[in-house]
Amino acid sequence: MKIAVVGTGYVGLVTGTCFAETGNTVTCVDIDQEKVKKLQNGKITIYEPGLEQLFERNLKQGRLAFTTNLKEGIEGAQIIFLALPTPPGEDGSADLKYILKVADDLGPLLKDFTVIVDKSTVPVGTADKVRERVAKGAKVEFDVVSNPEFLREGVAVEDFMKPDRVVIGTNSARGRKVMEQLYQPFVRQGNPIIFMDERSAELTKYAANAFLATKISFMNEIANLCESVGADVDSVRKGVGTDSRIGKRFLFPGIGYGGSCFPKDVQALAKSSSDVQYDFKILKAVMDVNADQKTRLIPRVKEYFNNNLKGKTIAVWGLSFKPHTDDIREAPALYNIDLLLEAGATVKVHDPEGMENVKKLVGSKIQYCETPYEAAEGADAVFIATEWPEFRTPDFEKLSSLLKAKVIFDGRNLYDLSVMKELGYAYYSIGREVVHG
Ligand SMILES: NC(=O)c1ccc[n+]([C@@H]2O[C@H](COP(=O)([O-])OP(=O)(O)OC[C@H]3O[C@@H](n4cnc5c(N)ncnc54)[C@H](O)[C@@H]3O)[C@@H](O)[C@H]2O)c1
Ligand SMILES: O=c1ccn([C@@H]2O[C@H](COP(=O)(O)OP(=O)(O)O[C@H]3O[C@H](CO)[C@@H](O)[C@H](O)[C@H]3O)[C@@H](O)[C@H]2O)c(=O)[nH]1
Repeated sequence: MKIAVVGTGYVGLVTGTCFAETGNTVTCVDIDQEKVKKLQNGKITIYEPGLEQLFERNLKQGRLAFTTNLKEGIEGAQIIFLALPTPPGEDGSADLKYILKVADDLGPLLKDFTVIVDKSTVPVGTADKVRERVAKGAKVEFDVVSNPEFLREGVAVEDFMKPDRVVIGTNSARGRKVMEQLYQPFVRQGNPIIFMDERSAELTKYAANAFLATKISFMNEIANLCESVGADVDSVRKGVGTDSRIGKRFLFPGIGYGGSCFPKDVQALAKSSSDVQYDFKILKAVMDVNADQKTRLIPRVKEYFNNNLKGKTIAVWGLSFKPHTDDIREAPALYNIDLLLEAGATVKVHDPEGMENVKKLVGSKIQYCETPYEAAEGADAVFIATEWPEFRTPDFEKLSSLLKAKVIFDGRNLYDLSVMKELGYAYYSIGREVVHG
């Protein structure tokens, strides 16, 4: 099939590349000229394990192309995916201006029956709005289908190629048939395409993200309670996670959830609910808990240094909002760095992939280091914000020799308490006993 993907950010690039990989001809459109030029020249614009190889192969074989020209990009396409941003507006609702602008532009450009697919995360009713906008300029028939995306950054290719499920919201038999054909190669036996109406599909995406965020905030509260009552959150997590009704995943406490999705989507669902006079109480608590949790370790840091961080150097390990991505959107690390700087500390950082993006945002207020050890050299403490695998088993002997004192604040519970005790570290983590060193 011939496919166009409008918006070549995270989701657009993964969607376009994976559809090309299954034999379709894909043109990705973006208004960012620099991004498109890079992609045309074979340079991938995001760090995502496994994507580069697929991108290069499909580009070389002519199944994948990039353009800034919408008219050219959608020429002959049977399906047009909208993978455009839906950032939070001032009131917390999802801002639809990017989607609706493209919907306006698309109408007059359609030449034949086309299926327009909302891939972005959009509030209930957006498919109707897109349909209205496209219809204003269209002279041919078209369908608007909701097809929310559930991929996780860091494992996006795997998630896209082998999805747990594909959700497709449409009331049109014609739209359904086209989508069914397109997704056939991705749906493993038992992992179905779930068809439903558009509104239910739109809400399914928010419900999934909000539920996962709730799971995390719930576990973070359990962790905080563990600290007060002398329980160990790792044991509690294992104890509850083995109940198959609860499940083991997304129960890891830490310094909160971040990223480009959970924070904005939970907020947008709360706003959509209040717009229809529904008071979604749980969501408010989920957001409150996360706001506090992100900087949960800062009072411990201050307390440890007798409320005086002036002259102290903190090595922050991890900047991206989670491992295996260079994405720093809503990364808990950034909130903590701000507070450390505000308190007068010098901050040295290392992240395997996220440093370039942080440099653009934060500049020279912090020192960027090539390795975690370089960050630790001469530092008064290590602060772990992201659980990159390389931080899990450091050379503790080397680390101890580089640090001024053996102190770790761990926002991701990477180390065994017994190991920390044996090594003589002062070790503060989440929901576990404090090791005094
Ligand atoms: N990032 C994720 O992991 C993820 C996963 C599932 C769903 N989503 C949802 O998918 C949507 C896109 O997210 P993303 O992370 O890919 O966003 P992104 O910001 O990485 O990319 C969006 C792209 O759209 C481009 N764009 C803006 N206006 C345009 C226009 N008029 N024409 C063409 N291109 C235009 C931007 O230049 C940018 O490259 C959002 O609704 C998001 O909530 C994201
Ligand atoms: O047990 C856990 C699991 C995750 N997190 C944090 O939660 C955030 C989000 O993690 P994850 O869900 O793995 O990353 P995303 O790439 O943001 O993916 C989420 O958001 C996407 C965009 O909507 C959806 O498509 C995915 O299904 C959904 O998992 C990160 O800050 C993690 O550190 C925890 O704190 N504890």
